[in-house]
Amino acid sequence: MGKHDKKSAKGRLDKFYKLAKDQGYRARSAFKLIHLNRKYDLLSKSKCVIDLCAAPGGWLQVAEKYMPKGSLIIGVDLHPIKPIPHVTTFVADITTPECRTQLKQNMHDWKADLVLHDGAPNVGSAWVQDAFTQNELVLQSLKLATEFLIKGGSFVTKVFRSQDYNSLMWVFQQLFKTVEATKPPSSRNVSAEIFVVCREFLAPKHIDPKFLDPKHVFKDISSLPTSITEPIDPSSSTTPATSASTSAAASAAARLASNNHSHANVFMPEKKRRNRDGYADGDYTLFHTATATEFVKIADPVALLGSTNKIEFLTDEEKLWLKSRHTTPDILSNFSDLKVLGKGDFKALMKWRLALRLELGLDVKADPTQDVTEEITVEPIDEEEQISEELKRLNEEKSTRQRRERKKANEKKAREILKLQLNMTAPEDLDNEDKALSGEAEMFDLGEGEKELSRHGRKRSLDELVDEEDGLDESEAETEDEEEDDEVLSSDEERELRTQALEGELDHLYDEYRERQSERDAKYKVKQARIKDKNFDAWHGIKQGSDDEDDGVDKGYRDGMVRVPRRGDDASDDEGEDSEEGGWDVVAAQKAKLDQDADSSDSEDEDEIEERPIKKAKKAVHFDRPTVAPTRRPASSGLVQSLQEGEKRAEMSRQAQLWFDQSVFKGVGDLAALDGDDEEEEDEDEEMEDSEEEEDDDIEMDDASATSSTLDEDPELADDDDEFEIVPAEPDEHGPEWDVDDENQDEVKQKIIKEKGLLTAEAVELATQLVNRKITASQLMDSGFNRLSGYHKDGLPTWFLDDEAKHYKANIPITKEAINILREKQRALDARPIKKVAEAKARKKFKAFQRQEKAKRKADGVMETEELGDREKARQVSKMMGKATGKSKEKKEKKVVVARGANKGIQGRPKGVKGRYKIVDARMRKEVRAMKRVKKAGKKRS
Ligand SMILES: C[S@@+](CC[C@H](N)C(=O)[O-])C[C@H]1O[C@@H](n2cnc3c(N)ncnc32)[C@H](O)[C@@H]1O
Repeated sequence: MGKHDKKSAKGRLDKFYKLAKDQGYRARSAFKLIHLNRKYDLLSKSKCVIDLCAAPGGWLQVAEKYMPKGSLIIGVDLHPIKPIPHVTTFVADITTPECRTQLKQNMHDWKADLVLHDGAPNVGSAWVQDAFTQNELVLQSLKLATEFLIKGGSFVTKVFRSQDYNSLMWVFQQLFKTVEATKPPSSRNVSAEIFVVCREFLAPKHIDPKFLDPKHVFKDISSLPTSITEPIDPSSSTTPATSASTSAAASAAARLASNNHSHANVFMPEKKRRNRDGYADGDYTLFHTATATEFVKIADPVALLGSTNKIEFLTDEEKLWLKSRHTTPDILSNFSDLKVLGKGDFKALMKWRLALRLELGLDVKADPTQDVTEEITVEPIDEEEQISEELKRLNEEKSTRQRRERKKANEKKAREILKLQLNMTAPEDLDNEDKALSGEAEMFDLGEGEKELSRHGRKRSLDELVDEEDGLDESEAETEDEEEDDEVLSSDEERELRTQALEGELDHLYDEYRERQSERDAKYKVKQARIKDKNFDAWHGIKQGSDDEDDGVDKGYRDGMVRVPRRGDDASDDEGEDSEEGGWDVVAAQKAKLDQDADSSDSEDEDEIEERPIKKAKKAVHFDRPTVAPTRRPASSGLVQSLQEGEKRAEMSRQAQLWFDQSVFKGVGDLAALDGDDEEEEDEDEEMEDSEEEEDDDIEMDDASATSSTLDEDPELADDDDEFEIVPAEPDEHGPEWDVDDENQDEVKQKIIKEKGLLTAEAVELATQLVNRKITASQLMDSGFNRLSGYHKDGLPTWFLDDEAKHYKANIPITKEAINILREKQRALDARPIKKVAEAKARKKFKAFQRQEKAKRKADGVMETEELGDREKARQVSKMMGKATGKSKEKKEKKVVVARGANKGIQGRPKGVKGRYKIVDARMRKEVRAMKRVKKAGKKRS
């Protein structure tokens, strides 16, 4: 919203309208009550409130929000009000006895602490037909208030400034100790409405009905003065005072009476106001004419000019005036349409009138001194002036209040800024409502700060700026700002300097913020590590090194499939052509070469990108597990020794040894050769092998080979030693890494793809396009050189780069197919057993294997015993083997026989039951079950 908008009525309307919407109020008028409540603290002390004319319910919402919990809130309107929690509403016309009855019913003999009235008659229908005008409605609401208000209670009503305003105020003053008129900031200035807050209801025992009778309170047309100079006497209701002699003049006077502020309209057009009083009685036309005689002879010519459209020259005398030298063509044309005249024209007409009156002898030319005396004569203050004075007072009050509020807001702002500096609180956290109430548009206006800096030519803290703003009138501030804008813009250098200073400050704050984050957030380090990984993956041109500069991530490129250059790529280029990382020339040369290759054979290119052979990494392979694997198992290993004790030593493959060396197998026992005889075991092995291979592709394990061969027997395994060397992994806090210095980036990436496949939807998408020949490799390369790759990072603040890293990346459109491929992959991954399950299975198998080995050894011993016969030997061997395989553990099933019917009370085996059995009591079974249930439930609860 621009400055102009902010000040104009429309802007204000928009502001409160939007705020009401934001804060869930049903009408912008809600803010009027908020403002009134702020000033007079009406709601927090009230336990019972009646809102007359409450639809759609904005005031009710405010009352509900600010009144103590459990208060009685009643709303009445001609229109139904959508339900509001804790609020009672009903439909009624407040001018009817039914409304009174309903109110009584809802009040349950309570008395209201507060009666609100924001009613406005339905001006959609013809004013003339409307039985009650606004102020009559006010009187009606006052009547209800006097009936339902508690002694000392308050009454708030909306009044339209009009001729009846003073009469109303007078009535209020008779019934309440304090009566104040106020115009809340949310009430538009152009609106004639004003709010009257009457406090401390006197609750007289008897109220003269005349106080509440519109006929007595409001002056009827005949009682109104015909001249603006005539003082208003609200008590007079019968003496019509008119100086006009003719009937035409009388009707004009009546009209004047209803428009007795017209003189202000004529000479002060900027104060033109809407007619809130409707038409004067008996005068329902908009076009009015007056005769020249009326104009010349009337006591209040200004008022006549203001209420008339045309002055006519009808009588002979008037026609004679047409020939007067004073009646120029200009004057004549002015008389023909008074509504289009300006101030000057009216002055000319008044001069014409004076001249004519002098000629006619109606006026005597006064000498200049007399004129002066006349001019300074203090005329009695008329109603309009009283209202203007009242308004002036209100405006002064308002500006004082605004200043106070601004000061408060500034203090708050200072606090918020401090908070921002300390905790990086988001400016959006600031309370919207308060912002609105203080009339503040933006709480954290960096622009203002910048301007301030520019103005004073030095770097100052934001708190200082806030302090300085204190006491500065809003309009003054705005004008100054406007002027300063020009001043600032004229000095670019100065501006630049100050921008830098501000940026420096921001950078510093950001650094502090990150520091705090790192202290607070345990995951921050992990995040940073990830960012570091991303840096590693970033595009650096076609080169063999790494670049820490770029912190973006090119997922495609990370996957080794897509080399889409990323922002900041050329930052490294810019660092110099002689940079060891390549530079533009090198990149361009490489690209040209690639293009050439692509031209010769696109498919070749594709192969090159997709299936670049992975160099066998013979140097250092770091596994993502805490294993510290020795290159060779020491011969003195306790595990091996124990195996050697047996006659048939089961040796494992080297990979198997590594596998069982993991910490998870610690304490399980000795390693022994696996027996491949057991079919069941074999199946399990296969299963495990599959899952293990999937679980960790870095380690290959072949249980079958482990069971059937030894290191000595299997030459292949012996060869293995030469080509596969495991070295202790370097402790690395960031998890899986590869040796940056030694590895070729492309190879590493290819390796990752081989191991893990494509990891991002973008990579899958581009790979699919390549495979389906929708794009060629060179096109892909070309697409990498886009605007995102030409992004200079030099001199940009860290916070900006950090933020850009999140969003400033190539947007590769992704198809459904690509997403589906990834999803499938994820599903397959999810379906795999988790590592712990695989480990547990392996442990179980390992123990079983050990048991079997032991049983075998024992069986051998039994077989060698000469004392035993073959049958006995066979029995013992089978028993041992059964134990080892766990088959003997299988318990024979016990049959449960319920002791009822024929089985009730029997001793011994029930009839027809073979094998193991148990007789149970039906009742006991139920009870035992119940007890178990209770026990289980108790456990769960604890
Ligand atoms: C400006 S709105 C009131 C807005 C309300 N204070 C709010 O915040 O939502 C004026 C209301 O006065 C109601 N009204 C006018 N004459 C009435 C009457 N005689 N009895 C009851 N309600 C009346 C209209 O129906 C209209 O809903």
